[in-house]
Amino acid sequence: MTLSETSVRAVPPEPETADWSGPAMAAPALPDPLLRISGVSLEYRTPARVVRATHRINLDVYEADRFVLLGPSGCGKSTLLKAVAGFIPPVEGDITLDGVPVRGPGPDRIVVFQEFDQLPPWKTVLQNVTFPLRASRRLGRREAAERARQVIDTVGLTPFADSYPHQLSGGMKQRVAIARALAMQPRVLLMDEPFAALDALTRRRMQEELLALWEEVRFTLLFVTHSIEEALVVGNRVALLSPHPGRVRSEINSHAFDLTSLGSRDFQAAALRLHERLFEADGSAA
Ligand SMILES: Nc1ncnc2c1ncn2[C@@H]1O[C@H](COP(=O)(O)OP(=O)(O)OP(=O)(O)O)[C@@H](O)[C@H]1O
Repeated sequence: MTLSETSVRAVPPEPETADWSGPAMAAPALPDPLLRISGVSLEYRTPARVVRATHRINLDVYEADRFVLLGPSGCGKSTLLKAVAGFIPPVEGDITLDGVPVRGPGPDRIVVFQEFDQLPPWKTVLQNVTFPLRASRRLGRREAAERARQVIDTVGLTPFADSYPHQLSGGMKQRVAIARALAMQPRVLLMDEPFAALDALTRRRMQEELLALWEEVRFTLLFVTHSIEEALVVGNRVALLSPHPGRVRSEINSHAFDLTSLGSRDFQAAALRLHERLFEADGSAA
């Protein structure tokens, strides 16, 4: 079996699956995956041609995973995320959430957009978090405000509930954006290269914020990036996709790493191996 033919199903790892998390231990019995992507191929059809974006992707995402899709530009990461969000139906295979096929967008999968500055600037933090709950008619006015306050408290922004977005730092705006999503009680948060446009320092701070928030809330995250370093820092599991059309080339467990690991020998070795895997087989650039 070549690497590109590897079908990946979480732990216990297949032979091609790398694990930089420390000494091997007996694999515990796994619960059912929260999100299952089975043999999923995705295509775009234009009048001139059919573009196959992903080819027979198999991935299992478990509750509270920080699951990263890593791969070169054009390998279909965003397309896969959109399919999980329910915007693009697979041409073959299935996507299930809690065992139920995904047939379209739903409040159980919420996309947190790249531009945290898209928070309506005329709404306070509380109003920003309350708004989607009211707009989707999920809760009455009082219940929505109550839920919003709880979530704002969870993300540590209670002292800023009445502040406006321009009065917050970038990291705090990210917290508001995530709080808006969490208030809807989704099963999975979807993030597509949320930090790609940021300078290196801000990007690091945002990663820090995201990880701190995950420590508090333990939400399930599906996160797209083409940065190896970011994948290792943000993810506890990383699926490496091959170039166009995207196939799962391999999967690694990366929960041993966080921002404090950045300069370490293990981190660098892991990054190097991922880098080699991205470039091996077809020689294309990440
Ligand atoms: N609307 C579209 N119509 C036709 N082809 C598309 C469309 N959107 C994306 N594609 C093609 O599908 C493939 C996968 O694109 P996708 O945006 O999912 O890749 P990606 O891995 O997210 O890339 P990047 O890291 O550059 O964002 C690419 O070949 C792209 O050209």
